[in-house]
Amino acid sequence: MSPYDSEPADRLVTAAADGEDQAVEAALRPRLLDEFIGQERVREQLSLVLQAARQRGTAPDHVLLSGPPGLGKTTLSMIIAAELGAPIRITSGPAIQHAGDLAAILSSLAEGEVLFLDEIHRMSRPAEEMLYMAMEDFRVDVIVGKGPGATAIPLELPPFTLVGATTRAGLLPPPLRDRFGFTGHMEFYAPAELERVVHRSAALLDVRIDPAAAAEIAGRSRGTPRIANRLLRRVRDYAQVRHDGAVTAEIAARALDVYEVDARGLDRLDRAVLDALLRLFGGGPVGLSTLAVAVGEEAETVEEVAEPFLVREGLLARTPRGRIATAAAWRHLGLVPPAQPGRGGVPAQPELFAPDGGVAPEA
Ligand SMILES: Nc1ncnc2c1ncn2[C@@H]1O[C@H](COP(=O)(O)OP(=O)(O)OP(=O)(O)O)[C@@H](O)[C@H]1O
Repeated sequence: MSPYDSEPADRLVTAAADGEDQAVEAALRPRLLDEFIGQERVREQLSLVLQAARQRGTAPDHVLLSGPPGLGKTTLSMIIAAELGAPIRITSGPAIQHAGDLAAILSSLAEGEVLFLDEIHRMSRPAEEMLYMAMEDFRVDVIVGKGPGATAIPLELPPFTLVGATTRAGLLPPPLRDRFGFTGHMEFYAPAELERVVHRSAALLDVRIDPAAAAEIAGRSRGTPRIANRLLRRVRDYAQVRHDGAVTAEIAARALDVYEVDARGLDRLDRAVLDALLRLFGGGPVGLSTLAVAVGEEAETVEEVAEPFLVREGLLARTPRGRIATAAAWRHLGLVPPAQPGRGGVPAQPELFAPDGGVAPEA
């Protein structure tokens, strides 16, 4: 599911998993820490936590994985269980609306089992409070009855390891965050790492691909393995239908042009936003709502779906006076930036940026 309600359902470059992703991802997931590409720091830290727990013969501390969607949090949780030789139970915050739902899951865990709780920041408050005690004391109080006659029946739990995943670590209440013994921060992948992901997936999917083609796909994958795997599947279709199935750089580039994912990973919506900003508003500053009307989208869609990646890529900046394009944006669309900065040209003054990096109020 997309983290943004405003995201178009068929977006090829979304980091959220669609139905097809879910069906094939199981086959493409690395099973052991050594097969997991990139995230060197998290991998090393996690390997120490797991090795120490194995040596002591106890369940490791609870683990929190934070980072944007599609970077491998679910995969890592499965790897943790595999490395421990433990079973894994998978659920998510939104699926646990009542404390009773959580009590049912916790009380049925086997000793040493790994419980993966995706989107942990979206759990209900009562369930969250029950989780505090379960994480710390391996115990829950099940409330029976209502009102003054309600009684708390303590229930002992077997030791287990909670692996929580969140795209919004900042939204976790501190008491919950503090109960994790280890937090791994997942970063976007470097192009060379994504190339390795593409090669690995191509081998598993039986696709012949040359190194330049893997680089072509990696460069358009927005730092995200899930997107790399999805683009690879679309390129595979193209190579099979229009050619003999083998993927060269030229075939990969042509296939992704057909799907409107450009050399930098921008899709139709991203480019429409940039195009309007540059051609209609001379590079800005322009208000979000005006920009959204110009591209025929909701302001929310522009703000939540297109802008984060454009900002990350250094193509667009959000300023108190409105959105402005950077010199890189002009170059990316093959245009020449106007000579006079500030007049539809290149933003220069750093103080124009919102201090928290968030959305600055519009002019
Ligand atoms: N380091 C990696 N090496 C190889 N493949 C990876 C790696 N990380 C992720 N993948 C692949 O990317 C896909 C998405 O990974 P995963 O489902 O673990 O992401 P996620 O962070 O849990 O996403 P979400 O938050 O949306 O659930 C999987 O198919 C997985 O095989």
